[in-house]
Amino acid sequence: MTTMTLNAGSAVTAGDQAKNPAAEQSVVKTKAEILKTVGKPLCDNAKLRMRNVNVYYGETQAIHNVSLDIGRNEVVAMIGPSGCGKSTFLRCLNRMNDTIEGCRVEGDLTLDGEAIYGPKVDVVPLRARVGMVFQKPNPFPKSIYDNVAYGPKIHGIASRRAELDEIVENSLRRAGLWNEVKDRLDKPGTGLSGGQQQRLCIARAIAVSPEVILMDEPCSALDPIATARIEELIDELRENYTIAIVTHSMQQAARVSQRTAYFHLGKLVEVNDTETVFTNPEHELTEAYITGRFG
Ligand SMILES: Nc1ncnc2c1ncn2[C@@H]1O[C@H](COP(=O)(O)OP(=O)(O)OP(=O)(O)O)[C@@H](O)[C@H]1O
Repeated sequence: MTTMTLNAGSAVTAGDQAKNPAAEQSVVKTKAEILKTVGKPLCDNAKLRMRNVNVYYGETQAIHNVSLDIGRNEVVAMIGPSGCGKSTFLRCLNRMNDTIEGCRVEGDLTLDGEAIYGPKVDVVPLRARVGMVFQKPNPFPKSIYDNVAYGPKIHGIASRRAELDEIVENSLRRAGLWNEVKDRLDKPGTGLSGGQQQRLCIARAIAVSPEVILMDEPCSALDPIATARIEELIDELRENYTIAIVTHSMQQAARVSQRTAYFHLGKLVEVNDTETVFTNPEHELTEAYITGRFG
């Protein structure tokens, strides 16, 4: 028995807690209790459902038994100390971990009830449905226009110039970039500022009509003004998409998300309404992190 050993015991879900009320009454906390998930990991209108997810890099386990839903038109922020597994978990959702040698994902992960890791799943259309925006803006070495038109072309969404023009304009408008680039669509995407490049990458993700957008620290390379633009955009995008965002900024999590998930040593420790997490966290580890006592 211990009160603060962090790397032992296994996370359990809210359902497991309900099955074992006796454990709740114990005064002294067991290791398993310290690391169990508290709050609201599940939701009724889940777009993405993850159950008992374990991820390994070779022999090393990076994610331990995480269960979490992400609802339609919801922004879920994932926070936690460096190395706690936020990006690893995020990458499970569109199988980006498949590209990492030695990485193995276990568990039930579904998108609209369909298995993400099913044997017949083609990752190319999956990644169009579940788009991703990375930490560092990574426009293709192509024109602004072609950065956005490329996806719709290769996914067969549009081929005629007029259709592509419409998708490019709409995507750039929704990403809040159209007015800044409409007169230089033929110029290289790499010639834009960092904040503009990140909005271009968001336009590129939107252009293939995704249902979910995963964002891995999308503002970490941006100044406060560009960050504010992206945050406004996330709020607007929520009307049409499901969004999961990894961020090191607790202010950002508080501004953009409806629920916040706190990870610690590869375990999901707490997930709850964002306001609750930041004003009245249930778990002592969450409280220690958000008050700056570690991380
Ligand atoms: N490609 C990889 N090969 C081996 N181990 C990895 C790899 N990527 C991540 N890890 C390990 O998995 C664990 C979780 O890493 P991950 O990058 O998911 O954490 P994170 O919470 O996103 O960190 P950060 O906030 O620093 O980006 C860490 O121990 C990390 O060293």
